[in-house]
Amino acid sequence: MSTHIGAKPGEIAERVLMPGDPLRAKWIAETYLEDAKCYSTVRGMLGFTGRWFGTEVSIQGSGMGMPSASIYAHELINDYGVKALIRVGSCGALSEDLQLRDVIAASGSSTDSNMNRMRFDGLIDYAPVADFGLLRTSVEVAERRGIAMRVGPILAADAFYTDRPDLYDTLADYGVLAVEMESAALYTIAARFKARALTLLTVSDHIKRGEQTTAQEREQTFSQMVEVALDTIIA
Ligand SMILES: O=P(O)(O)O[C@H]1O[C@H](CO)[C@@H](O)[C@H]1O
Ligand SMILES: O=c1cc[nH]c(=O)[nH]1
Repeated sequence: MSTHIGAKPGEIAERVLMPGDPLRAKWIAETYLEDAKCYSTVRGMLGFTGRWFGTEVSIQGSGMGMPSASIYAHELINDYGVKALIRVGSCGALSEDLQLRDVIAASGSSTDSNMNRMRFDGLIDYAPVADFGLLRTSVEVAERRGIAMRVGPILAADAFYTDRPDLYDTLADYGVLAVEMESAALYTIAARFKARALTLLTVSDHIKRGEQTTAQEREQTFSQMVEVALDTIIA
């Protein structure tokens, strides 16, 4: 057991998908994995291990926001030897030309979080980026599956409800595709501890147009993203 994950040594695969929502983790495990077994229910943050085309893969919920996701990424890598992590999340689109359910691969992640300012004493604006190998593989997988995945930068925000929507407009002007709440921390922690990480997202809502998917859809229907992630993590 680590502090926040109840798995025994060897129960978590070296390849992990990380949705924020633990019930999306359950849905992914039950829908896609062969012989899926739940290894942790600590704090309701469910984790499962099974096989995808014969290769062991784990699915671990990470919660909402960078403090929570950082805990799971840190413990998966340092306590369980995880080598590759793909976040499979929902996001709000900032770019006008994105539609609900579009899939995004986040090449880089800007953030308003203070976590990296603390890490670098406020002296460096560290640029959290995806592992290039995972990113390239995900693009190839999406092409093979006929999924029109967008690749580009996103924002990892501390707050879901912002008082500064004007900043979202500015970020969109600079090519930032969407906002979510974990990717910058995931990329930073993976870099620090020599693991590989990628964030794949499905557009669950459009910030400018006010369009939304339901909670049930966010939990159980983002299958294109999950299939790209599973094929990528075993490649
Ligand atoms: O759907 P998940 O993976 O939780 O991701 C997004 O959804 C949550 C907010 O609704 C945040 O965690 C955000 O990053
Ligand atoms: O973090 C998130 C996730 C989905 N939609 C948003 O607006 N923000």
